[in-house]
Amino acid sequence: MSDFGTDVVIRARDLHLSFGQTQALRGISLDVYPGEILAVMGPSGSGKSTLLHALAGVLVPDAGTVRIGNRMLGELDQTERDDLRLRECGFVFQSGQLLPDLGALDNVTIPLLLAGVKRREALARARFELERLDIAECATRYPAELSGGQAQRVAIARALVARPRVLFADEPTGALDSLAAEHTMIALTDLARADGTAIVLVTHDARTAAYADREIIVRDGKISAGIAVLPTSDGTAAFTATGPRR
Ligand SMILES: Nc1ncnc2c1ncn2[C@@H]1O[C@H](COP(=O)(O)OP(=O)(O)OP(=O)(O)O)[C@@H](O)[C@H]1O
Repeated sequence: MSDFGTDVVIRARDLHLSFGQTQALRGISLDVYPGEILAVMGPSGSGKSTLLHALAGVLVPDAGTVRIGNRMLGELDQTERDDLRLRECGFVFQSGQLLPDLGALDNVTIPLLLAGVKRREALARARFELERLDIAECATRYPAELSGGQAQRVAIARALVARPRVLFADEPTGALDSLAAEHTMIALTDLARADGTAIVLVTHDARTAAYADREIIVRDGKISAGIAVLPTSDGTAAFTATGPRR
């Protein structure tokens, strides 16, 4: 049974994370709501990817909390975190994420096979996903035989095939020309909206961020602009861009 109700998909509070002397996150709080697309923008090195990895439980913060659904990541061991990520999260990166020795269809089956779905059913669902993305003809091609845009669609199919609650996309259009980038964003956002999947979208590109419902700017490991947490109806709104609302 799902842990998710109408509550937030992800709630992060006061995240701090350092790599040695580098303070990559310096007190970030934010909520991600069901079905929304949240763009995370900001200069190079500001902490965007680190934030994404902390929200997904890939990196463990030095301080602060992350909740995905009803599960506090800090209370889970590594195996439990991996399992939660597999069930509830999808990932799309800039490029190079497909397994080169597997055809497109087999790449898309991976999350399902890892989740214990039988191979025959996994193949059927993966085929359906490629059809949804208009690349059924690519099923038997290897990643090296795909264009950049096709490869990114296969990656999106793989990220969405298990119907995650949240999809983390780190510069998903960064390696594409502008037309392929536009087609990729349309495909990604149409399907995520159809499935009710929230997207956390890290990007430098304003045209890519324009597909989002909400935008925050990260600078020096803090949120410097944008609304990180929406006010609640009972007036207990917690955080604006600049910190706790008093
Ligand atoms: N594994 C790591 N080891 C050491 N330092 C790291 C590591 N990952 C990130 N950093 C540092 O943490 C800071 C934030 O990096 P991060 O990759 O989160 O920024 P970013 O905003 O995503 O940058 P970009 O837009 O260039 O991808 C930077 O100073 C970076 O050099």
